[in-house]
Parts: sequence; structure tokens; C-alpha cells
Amino acid sequence: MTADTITAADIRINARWLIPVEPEAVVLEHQAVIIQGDRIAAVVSQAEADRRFRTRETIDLAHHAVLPGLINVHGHAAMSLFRGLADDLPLMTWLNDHIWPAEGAFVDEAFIADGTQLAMAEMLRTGTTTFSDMYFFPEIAAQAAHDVGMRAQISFPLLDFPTAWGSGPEEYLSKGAAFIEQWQDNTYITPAIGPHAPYTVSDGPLTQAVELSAATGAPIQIHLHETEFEVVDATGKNGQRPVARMAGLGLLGPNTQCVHMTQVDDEDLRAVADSGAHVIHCPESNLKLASGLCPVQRLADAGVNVAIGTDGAASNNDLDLFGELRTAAMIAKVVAGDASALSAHQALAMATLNGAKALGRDHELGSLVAGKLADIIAVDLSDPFLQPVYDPASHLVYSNHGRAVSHSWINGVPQLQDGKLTRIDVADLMLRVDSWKQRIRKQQAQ
Ligand SMILES: CSC[C@H]1O[C@@H](n2cnc3c(O)ncnc32)[C@H](O)[C@@H]1O
Ligand SMILES: [Zn+2]
Repeated sequence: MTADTITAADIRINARWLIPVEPEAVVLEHQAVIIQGDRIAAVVSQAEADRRFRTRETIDLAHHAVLPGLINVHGHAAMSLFRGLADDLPLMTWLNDHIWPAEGAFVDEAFIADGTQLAMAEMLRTGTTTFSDMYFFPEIAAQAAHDVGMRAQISFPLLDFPTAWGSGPEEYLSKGAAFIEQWQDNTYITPAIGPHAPYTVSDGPLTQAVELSAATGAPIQIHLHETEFEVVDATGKNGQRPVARMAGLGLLGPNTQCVHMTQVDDEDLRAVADSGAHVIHCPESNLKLASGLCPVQRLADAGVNVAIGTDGAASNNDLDLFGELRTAAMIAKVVAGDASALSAHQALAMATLNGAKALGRDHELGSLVAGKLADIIAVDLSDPFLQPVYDPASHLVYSNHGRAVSHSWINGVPQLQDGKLTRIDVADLMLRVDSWKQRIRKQQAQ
């Protein structure tokens, strides 16, 4: 018998349970994940790791499930500063009477910097390693994510009307093109195009968005078919459903992420499936705003890639993707009339590999496979509320809330150690959040 060659590497994570997501629906025991630089060098049994690797650091996670970092494919990060500001309202009242006036009064560069950091603290604390953002001052949000070392798709906003970030479509598109150029080819930040919705962006700017995406490769993310009202109102005004209008403009394709899709008839389904566009399911926001429910199983059966997002904290009201998964799994069963719809493993894939696919990064993110980027989380299953453990995948989806997440690494860099954030000064952040609260509260009282 020949001795194994010993390879030096940076970090070894010893996992009691490992859910690699690829191969699918598998739970392995007593595995080691070896990290070298920003990548996963190997996923092997602990016995094999003893023989083959010497690492400068070993982390023993004897009561933990280790899995790929979660990917939150839709949100408005800085809206965390508006959490709980306007509840119990339907979408258009919430937007027109509360959120858009508040954004008009408060959104500026400092708001985005602090609000995005607040959102990142919550997401990191609950297992998200990559998020997608659609909000104002994308250059500030991108810098905030880059400074922390969190992976993010950041879409610049595109609307027909002026906001704090731009005077109208022309300015959004020219600033957006510069934003894309600034961040292209960055491992942490993917710049993207964020036309808000069919009812707020007209055909001209939408066509320009499609052209900009084709020229730069930047993904498009749009709110689409969020409510029945949106579809009925648009059909009355334009003579076609929004999905048909988007398809006609060339906006649906493999580089497009359709957020919500609670209204799906057979033609919508065919248009989305044939185009290769992705659907981003945001169940808790859809429930809270009484928007409707996305037919996840029907979409998946038609071959559509369905990923998951929290939406903003002002319509959810949290950014805990494990909680979102639990909700998604529960309602998928009722919507499909089938308790086997969206199993625990399918739900975990939705928050990892499907998210990576939606972002066009499944070759390097979304599963624990040698050669992929080292975006990894660990969940401590030793608490009484997660005992006994028959099936860790079941616990992660049906019993867990994100607070059991104990460790995370992004690009091989530790972000969370024993539940403590390593790269965000939470005490200082809380002071800034409190100061926003005082300002916003004062204005609301007037
Ligand atoms: C173009 S910047 C984002 C814009 O979208 C608003 N927003 C937040 N959540 C939703 C939602 O669920 N549907 C539609 N629009 C939403 C946000 O307040 C910004 O104005
Ligand atoms: Zn949204």
C-alpha cells in the first residue's frame, strides 16, 4: 500500500452532517470540507482528510449541519430601516400611501449605507451568503456589500418617474450603464438592471433595458405578476397580460429573474418556461400583502427554475431565509394539494443551487463541490428545539429558524463564528439605526 500525498490547505471544517445539495437529496455524515484560498479544495470523509490534508486551521462542528450558503434572490436591503413602518396593507396602498412617501423623505446615500448594512447583518446572522438587491443608490449598496465581503447582485432601479437617485429613465439608464461598467467581473458584486415593474416602466425604457442587458451581459430583475390587480388592470389598459407584454419586448430570457409570479395562466407558464427566465418566489411578502401565491410546483414541473427571496423587510418583516423556506414548503403543499410538493431537500435546493442558477453563477456557487467558491454555512442542531435529529434536512426546513446558524464563510473568509459577526460592528450599527428611527418617527408623528 502506498502512502497518500499530504496536501497543505487553509481550513478544514469537520461536519457531523453535510448536505452538499449536489448530488441532490443527500445527507452525509462525518465529512470534512477543505478550503484553499477562496475555493473548496475537497469534500471527503474525515478519515480521508486525516490521510490527505494538513490545514492551518481546523473547525470541529460536532453537532452541526454544514451546507452551501443560502442565496436570497430578491430584496430591497436598505428598506430594513422601514421594518414595521406600515403593516396590514395591500401592495398598492402600502406603496402609494406609505413606502414611496417615506422613500421620498429619507432615502439618500447615508440611508442606503446604514440600511444595507443592517440587512446584511441580519442575512449573515441567519445563513445568507449571497443576496440580490433592487434599490436606490446601487453604487452605495455595492460598496457596502464589497466592504463587508458579502456576495451580492445589485440592480440599479429603472422607473418612469423621478426619485432621489435620478430624474427619469434616461438618467437611470445612463447612471446604470456606468454602474455596470464599474462592477463588471467582480467576484463579490454582480451589477444588474432593475426595471421596477410593468406598471411603473413603459415600453421605451424596458426596450433600452433589454438592449443594455444584451450589450453587457447584466441580468434583469423585475417584479412581475405580483397581484391579480396588476394583471387585470394591465390587461384592461394594454389588451395583454404583463407577461405577454414583457415577452413581446424581448425581456424574458435566461438572464431574466421574474419576481413573485403569483398569477400564472397556461400562456404565462409557456412564455416563462420557453424563454428560460427564472421565477423568484417571495412567499412571506406575498402572504403579508395578501398578493397571492406562486404555483411553485406547477412552474417546476414545467421546467422553470424557481429560486427564493425574502423581498424587503418592510413587507416580510424579516430577512431570515430559513423561515422563508419553511413558509415556502408549507404553502407549496396547500397550493399543489399535495403534501409531497416541495420536500425539505427541494426547498434547500431552491435556496442554494436554484438561486445560483437564477444569478447565472451555478458553475461556482450553490453546492459544496470541489472547485466551487467557498461559501459555506453551519447550523448548530444541538439546541432542544432541534432535538432529536432523525433527519437534519427536515429540521433545517421544518423546525429551524435562522438563529441556529452558527458559522459562515464567504470566499473562504469567516463571516460568522459561534453566532458572532466578524466583519460588522453591530454595536456601532445599532447606534446609527437608532438615529434613523428617531428621525423617521419624528416625521411620521407630524
Ligand atoms: C426600483 S427600486 C425598488 C422599489 O420597489 C419598491 N418595492 C418594495 N417591495 C415591493 C414589492 O413587493 N412590489 C413592488 N414594489 C416594491 C420599493 O419600495 C422601491 O420603491
Ligand atoms: Zn420587491
